[in-house]
Amino acid sequence: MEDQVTRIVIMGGGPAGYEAALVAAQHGAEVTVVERDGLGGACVLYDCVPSKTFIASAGARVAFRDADELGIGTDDVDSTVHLPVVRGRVKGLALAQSADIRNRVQREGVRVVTGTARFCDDRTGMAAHRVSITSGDTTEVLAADVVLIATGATPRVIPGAEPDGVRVFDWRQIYDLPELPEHLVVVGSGVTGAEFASAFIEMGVKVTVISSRDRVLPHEDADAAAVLEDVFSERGTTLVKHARAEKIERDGTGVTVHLKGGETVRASHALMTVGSVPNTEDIGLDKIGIEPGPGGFITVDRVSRTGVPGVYAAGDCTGVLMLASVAAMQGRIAMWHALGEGVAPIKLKTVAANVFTHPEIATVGISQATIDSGEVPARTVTLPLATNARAKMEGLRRGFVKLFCRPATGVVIGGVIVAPSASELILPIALAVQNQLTVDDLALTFSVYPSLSGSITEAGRQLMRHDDLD
Ligand SMILES: Cc1cc2nc3c(=O)[nH]c(=O)nc-3n(C[C@H](O)[C@H](O)[C@H](O)COP(=O)(O)OP(=O)(O)OC[C@H]3O[C@@H](n4cnc5c(N)ncnc54)[C@H](O)[C@@H]3O)c2cc1C
Ligand SMILES: NC(=O)c1ccc[n+]([C@@H]2O[C@H](COP(=O)([O-])OP(=O)(O)OC[C@H]3O[C@@H](n4cnc5c(N)ncnc54)[C@H](O)[C@@H]3O)[C@@H](O)[C@H]2O)c1
Repeated sequence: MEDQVTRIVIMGGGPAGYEAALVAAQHGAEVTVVERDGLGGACVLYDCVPSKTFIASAGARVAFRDADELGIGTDDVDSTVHLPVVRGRVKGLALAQSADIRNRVQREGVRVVTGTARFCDDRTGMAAHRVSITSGDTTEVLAADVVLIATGATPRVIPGAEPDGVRVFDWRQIYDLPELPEHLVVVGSGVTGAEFASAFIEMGVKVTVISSRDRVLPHEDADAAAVLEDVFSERGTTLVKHARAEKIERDGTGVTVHLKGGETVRASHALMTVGSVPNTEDIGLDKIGIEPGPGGFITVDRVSRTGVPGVYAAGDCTGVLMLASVAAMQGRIAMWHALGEGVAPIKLKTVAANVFTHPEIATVGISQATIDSGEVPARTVTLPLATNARAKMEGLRRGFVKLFCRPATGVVIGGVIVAPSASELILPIALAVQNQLTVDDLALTFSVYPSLSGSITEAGRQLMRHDDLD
């Protein structure tokens, strides 16, 4: 019998969609990616890539500010931020990366179609599915043996506080500011809010952060969040805690944020970072019999299957862990599974993540909160960077390395790093967690002297010392 080529349609060309497309094409499937905007998705065009490019400019200003302490005179001149140049870099890099991704997937033989994809099955329960692609006045319908939903998410809008791109912005519009705001109020203190607050603070802007909880970064390591709060307060940032924005009024000179309870915060501009909603409303889920779960997210299992045969979902539309790396892995796993390749279910406990604030906060594995709650027994050590020779040379006073291991075996189960380059430093701990290496393995590995990574091997040695006491 002749082998049938599997027809795969991927709705959305972000990290979940395009990484899946690469895997599927490499395994001989006939792949179409439908993307209404640009390849790379919101990740490349509006979210991850632009924000990190913007943060790189803020980082350059930090280096300039800190140079004096190391004996390099900047003549007390306040470095000026040329926002239109920053904006040009942000937009240019995003478009270039999107073009690179398009070329790459097309080179692998993937068909890329510009348009909006929707299911249009005649009835539920069909073995193959139908996807309509609308672009302007034209509509094309594709038959598919497998469909991957990878439609991502969109900034959440609070009614009464809608972004207008003039005084009130979401994070996708903020780069269009013609000049730095006089006073920016950041509404929401999750990862997006903390990253933008940090970047604007480091660019010299007065910032007020509205946090619905008792601290910034409520889902991150509490000690790491405390370091960031210290930096924020040292730079004159006000953190309004336990506060929810209900409405924003704007006038010729600024904005007034009305908080639940009646208080107000006045600023020149507002940035809304209150989370995202999945793009699952208008994609014809009813045609295939999928009912979205709470918040509109599509429920999937650990190999990215939805409840409907032949339909997979990956990335932000599933709400599993809203990270580009996780989206990409969910997408690849979906294709391996659909094409009958051997595949291991996704392991979220080994995901390394980073908050790109100044300093950065990187985490992997089991969290301190899980250990403190008694859910996972562990031995832990925290080494302040202030004890690291290289950190002293570089003038770094804040930050730490934390390492967690199993009590009896010393197997590394997690860690947190707070340092300017934490995103780069976390890899040895991630490698240890993924491969069940022990604190001895870390301790016996040579690190360069002097280096910040020396604190990781030192943390291993400190945990090794007590190994036989358990
Ligand atoms: C400000 C910010 C910074 C971030 N920084 C990081 C970071 O540093 N590291 C990290 O790992 N993660 C980061 N993230 C998270 C990361 O951006 C997301 O997890 C990632 O974009 C998810 O990828 P995705 O493929 O699911 O969706 P997306 O990247 O959102 O792509 C989905 C695509 O599908 C398209 N689409 C939607 N509906 C349709 C349709 N019906 N037909 C056709 N196309 C459609 C959309 O236009 C979009 O282009 C950040 C998020 C934000 C908001
Ligand atoms: N560096 C990175 O990897 C990176 C960067 C940005 C975002 N992300 C990911 O994207 C996802 C979303 O993060 P996020 O920060 O955009 O959203 P979030 O949902 O995590 O945080 C939004 C915050 O806003 C608060 N909020 C909601 N309504 C409010 C109101 N009316 N007033 C005041 N506060 C309000 C919420 O309580 C919440 O704490 C996360 O999973 C995150 O990991 C990752």
